[in-house]
Amino acid sequence: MTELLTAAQMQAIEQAAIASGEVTGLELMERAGQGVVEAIFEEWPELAQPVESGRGASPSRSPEYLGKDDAPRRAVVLCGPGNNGGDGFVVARLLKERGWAVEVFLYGEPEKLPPDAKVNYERWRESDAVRPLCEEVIDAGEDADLAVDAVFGTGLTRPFLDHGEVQSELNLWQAASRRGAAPRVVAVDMPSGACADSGLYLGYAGENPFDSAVMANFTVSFHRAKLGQFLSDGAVACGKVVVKDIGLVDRDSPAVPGEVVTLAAPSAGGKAFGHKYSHGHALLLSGGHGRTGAARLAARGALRIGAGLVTVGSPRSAMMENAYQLTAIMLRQIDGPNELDQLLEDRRINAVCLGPGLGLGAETQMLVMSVLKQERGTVLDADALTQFEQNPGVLFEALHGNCVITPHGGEFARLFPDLDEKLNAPATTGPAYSKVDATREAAKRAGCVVLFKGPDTVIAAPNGCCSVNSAHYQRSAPWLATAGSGDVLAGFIIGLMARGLSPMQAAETAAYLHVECALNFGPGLIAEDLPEQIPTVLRRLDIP
Ligand SMILES: NC(=O)C1=CN([C@@H]2O[C@H](COP(=O)(O)OP(=O)(O)OC[C@H]3O[C@@H](n4cnc5c(N)ncnc54)[C@H](OP(=O)(O)O)[C@@H]3O)[C@@H](O)[C@H]2O)[C@@H](O)CC1
Ligand SMILES: Nc1ncnc2c1ncn2[C@@H]1O[C@H](COP(=O)(O)OP(=O)(O)O)[C@@H](O)[C@H]1O
Ligand SMILES: [K+]
Repeated sequence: MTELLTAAQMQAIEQAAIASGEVTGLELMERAGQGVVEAIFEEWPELAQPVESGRGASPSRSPEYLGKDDAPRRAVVLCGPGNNGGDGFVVARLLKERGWAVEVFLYGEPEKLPPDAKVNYERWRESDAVRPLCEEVIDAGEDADLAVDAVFGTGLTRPFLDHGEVQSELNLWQAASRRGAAPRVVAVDMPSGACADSGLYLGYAGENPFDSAVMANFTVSFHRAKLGQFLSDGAVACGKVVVKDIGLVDRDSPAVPGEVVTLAAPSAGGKAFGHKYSHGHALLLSGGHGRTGAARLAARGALRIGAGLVTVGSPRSAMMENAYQLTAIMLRQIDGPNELDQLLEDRRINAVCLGPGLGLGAETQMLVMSVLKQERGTVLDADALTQFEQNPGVLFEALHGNCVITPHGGEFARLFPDLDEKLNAPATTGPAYSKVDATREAAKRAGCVVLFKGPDTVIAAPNGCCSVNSAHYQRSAPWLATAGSGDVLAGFIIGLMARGLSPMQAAETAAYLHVECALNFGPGLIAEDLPEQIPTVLRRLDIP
């Protein structure tokens, strides 16, 4: 797991280090600039070589040495009015020391720079010019190898929209540079304009935020990754995130309201001992005739992930349809809440999932209420959530600590319309309300674990524990957005809860493995393929 920080958390860590006398702000800025330069050459080692006449790197030359026919590498550095800009001046100086030709542009007034950034501005000005940020950047960048975006980092408080043409040019460069046709774009801490807490571009309403926003080929962050690099548009805009150590240490701070982590591979959850009943018995309720696939997908997920026994409970109308297609999974006829209550007298059925394909109507509501009063491990998804659109309070009252609800964006909006409105209102001030904030509030209100789906799946418990399961960067798996994949996820969660994992552990482990299954299969995936990847994924992760 990797801890993700908000801007306030990062500032608290920095302030505590400076206050303790261990380090000065200026030293931290120097290390940050060094970290960026180091990361650039690690990412693109060819940039460490000078350009021979006619351009094109010469692989065997010392980077410090320029022959008479060599042209220097070129960079444009865009600095902003805060310490992010200060980092930019350090980067400009360090590149110049390596023989680069560097042009620096400043957004803001030099007299207003904060003290450490001012020192680095003055150092640069001793020998070189700083031009105000303007469209000249576009000409200057035409011939450059690198563009450094150091306009705003964690301190963005307002929209940054008044240089749309420059921003969209950087965006075009990052796309074209993948074909070697333009300067590569590296962002310092955050692509400018995107909020470091929420990943939202401030001030963009309803349009594509990337039309005129800075997008980077990669982003260099300091000490720890920031939440906004893994949420919403930020996770797309960063390109890739490299975290550089600048000698800070974590410390508890009253300003830090509970950590958020990105999920890593689970290390536990093995099925080492016991007979099938010691691995639990999961029950999944099927919809009626013609609506049974979703429950079977979930059931297959539950069985593959290791529940000892899995039963599909089906209404009479769908018994034949289910019976034709189930083998290792058992089938029981359940018509209505009374029969469900009777079946649940078997205490060995320790986990129940309902919602996928269940349909909407009074009976769904009664089934949900019937299961919830049993206080057994419960996963509610899809129709079991939508059913409560008109009266979410009734659901929240019945939910208990042994439940997980798994809304996608639409279902989240139905249950938590006010939180959805806050999340989707155009963000105009930073730090903006984030998917982490919304999911945490939702979990508190619902009184159970909420798994809010998406490429940035956020999982929160009522006590504030929170994690992000990111399907971005090296875990990007857009083909997971396929019909029925959410049903399989619900099945993974209920299977793990049947095996005794806590709701939070089950939701986190299932979400992680779900993306691993998609990565293992690759493009062309359909939901049926997901449970079949579990054996390979578990073997690879060394989970028995
Ligand atoms: N923390 C650490 O440990 C370390 C941090 N480091 C670096 O510092 C960065 C954070 O620096 P920072 O706090 O100065 O914030 P930054 O992003 O430069 O901007 C703030 C300034 O911009 C202004 N402003 C905001 N929005 C605006 C807008 N739209 N248009 C115009 N102005 C706007 C805002 O004005 P205000 O809101 O106060 O009026 C303020 O003046 C961080 O990302 C990292 O790169 C490293 O050096 C090493 C260790
Ligand atoms: N772009 C994406 N990259 C990775 N995973 C995604 C992406 N979009 C959606 N997902 C995941 O796909 C699943 C879709 O679930 P859901 O919306 O409930 O679909 P369905 O109802 O068809 O099963 C969720 O687990 C979600 O996190
Ligand atoms: K930046």
